[in-house]
Amino acid sequence: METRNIIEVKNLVKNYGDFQAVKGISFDVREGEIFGLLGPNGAGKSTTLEIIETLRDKTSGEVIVDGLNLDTQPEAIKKIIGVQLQTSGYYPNLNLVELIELFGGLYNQPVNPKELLAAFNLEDKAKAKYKALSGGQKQRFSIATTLINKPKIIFLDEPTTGLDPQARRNLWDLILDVRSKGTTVVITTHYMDEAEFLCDRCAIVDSGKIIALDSPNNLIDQLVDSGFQREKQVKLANLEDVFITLTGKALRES
Ligand SMILES: Nc1ncnc2c1ncn2[C@@H]1O[C@H](COP(=O)(O)OP(=O)(O)OP(=O)(O)O)[C@@H](O)[C@H]1O
Repeated sequence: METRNIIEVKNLVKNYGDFQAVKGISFDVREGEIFGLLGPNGAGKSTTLEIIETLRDKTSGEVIVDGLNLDTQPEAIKKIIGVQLQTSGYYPNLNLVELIELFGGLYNQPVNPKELLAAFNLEDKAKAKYKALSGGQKQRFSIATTLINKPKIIFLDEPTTGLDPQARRNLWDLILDVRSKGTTVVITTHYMDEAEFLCDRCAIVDSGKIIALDSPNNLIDQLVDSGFQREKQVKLANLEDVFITLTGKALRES
């Protein structure tokens, strides 16, 4: 059975003054998939995400989220999506449990802070303040907060940037877990190994345009079919394999 599209973007354009950051892109995200937006710095990934998240105005084009039109029903869209907050959104005097209770209140949603923290390996940090967390713990907390309003879709903008290999892999497992419970995930990343591991499909964006869109596997096969060959035979392991084998997969931060 064909899955339905939960996000439909058609001919999306965003101009910042004279500069066109998003140049008429179109793509669909299927319900229940992990969809990646990949591209170099300045490609227009965050701009595109922020428009879909209702946080930024578009110049033109159409965006439909779960059947809701961004132009006429932005408030309804806000209720069914989960967005990572900027760090400044975490009141410094509140601990993690209090922050989750606060957000639950703002969303008018019953929430069990202990359960949510446990799902993200943060149960030991229930009484800690956000600023006292390690980088990996901060990222896990910010992803946990996207789930408070029980959204159908979560948006993750570069969730593993700056994390050590153990923390990255741990976060990958948590993102797969979120998806396995039925939530659609839209993610941006600069790490191609991450996209290959996590994404069902990804769009490669360059200078405001989508230049390829398919599953990682199909994109790789298409490149190989075009005659591409790696210059050197790669080794059977890489430095990350060495690092993980020597230091183990367990998280170090707690
Ligand atoms: N508020 C703004 N005013 C003017 N130009 C902007 C604004 N926000 C973004 N831009 C420009 O639009 C382009 C796209 O930026 P955007 O942040 O969407 O790219 P990105 O793909 O998310 O990049 P990165 O990988 O660096 O996060 C860039 O050239 C950027 O300088």
